[in-house]
Amino acid sequence: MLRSRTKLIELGKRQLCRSMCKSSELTLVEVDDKTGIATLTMNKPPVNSCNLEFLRALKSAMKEIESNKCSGIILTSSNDKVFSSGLDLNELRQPNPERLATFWKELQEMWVTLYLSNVPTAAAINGHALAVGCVMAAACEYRVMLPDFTIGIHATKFGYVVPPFIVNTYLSVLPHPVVERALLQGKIFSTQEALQINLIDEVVNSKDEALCKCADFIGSFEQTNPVARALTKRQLRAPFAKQLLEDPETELRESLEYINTPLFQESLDQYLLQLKKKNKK
Ligand SMILES: CCCCCC/C=C\CC(=O)SCCNC(=O)CCNC(=O)[C@H](O)C(C)(C)COP(=O)(O)OP(=O)(O)OC[C@H]1O[C@@H](n2cnc3c(N)ncnc32)[C@H](O)[C@@H]1OP(=O)(O)O
Repeated sequence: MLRSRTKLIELGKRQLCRSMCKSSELTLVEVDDKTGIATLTMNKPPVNSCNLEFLRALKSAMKEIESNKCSGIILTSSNDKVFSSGLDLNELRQPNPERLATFWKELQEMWVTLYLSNVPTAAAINGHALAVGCVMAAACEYRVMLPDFTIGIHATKFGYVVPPFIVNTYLSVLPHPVVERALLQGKIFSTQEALQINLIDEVVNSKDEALCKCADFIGSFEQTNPVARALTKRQLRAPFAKQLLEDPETELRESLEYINTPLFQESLDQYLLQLKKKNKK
């Protein structure tokens, strides 16, 4: 009787996995039948830059994973050179006001969903993780990275003022003086440098190894009560998310005002030109 019930549960889980895999072209979710760990693969070619649709897909995949009572989330990329190149800069350039507001709200909501996720979160960083790409990795509880890539928030280098929730993501991983220097310099770290400052937890040589390390990390909570774990995590992280949870409108208004300034738009134009030029060389 017990065995057949277990079989039914297993079957149910498999069906759940299949239905979740269909959730979006931009994200792929695979659930391990044995561990219940969901691997959420970012799949927006060419470089997982976050536009409105991608942010929406990420948020809804994370919510779906949580509501299906998976045991944890591993965030990774289908591109073997780029984890994520951060925000899609085209969303910020001469923006349509309504789309920009929706885009920024989605960014806020995706961040809150990941940062305060009820389940353990781990990033298998199998490529460059820049700006919001780094923020997504840092919002996870554990990070493992492959060698010879880069990670960091270089916003100040190209004229962006870093919003408080992004500062707070760094502050929940790194000590204040390290955050201050990194953000003010717009520092991009190599894998090895990131390990030295504890921005990442481990370096591994392959994506498979990264996924295994993340699964081990999530497995380390097997003996804890999931509700107690989730509430304790929320308690620890709430001070960093407080501003965005209590008053997202102010952050939204300030960001939109700043994005629309000629100063910001001019530096964005220059930066995008540089990006394109690099590819023509
Ligand atoms: C209040 C507002 C301020 C908010 C401040 C918050 C802080 C950060 C927000 C962000 O996340 S801004 C995003 C910053 N990201 C970057 O600067 C990354 C730039 N990209 C790169 O350095 C490289 O593309 C890469 C990620 C290292 C990958 O290099 P690779 O050689 O593999 O690929 P490329 O040929 O360079 O790129 C392919 C293609 O994609 C375009 N592209 C790359 N990144 C972006 C992006 N973030 N947004 C839009 N488009 C991007 C790149 O130009 C290429 O296009 P084509 O030339 O092929 O048309």
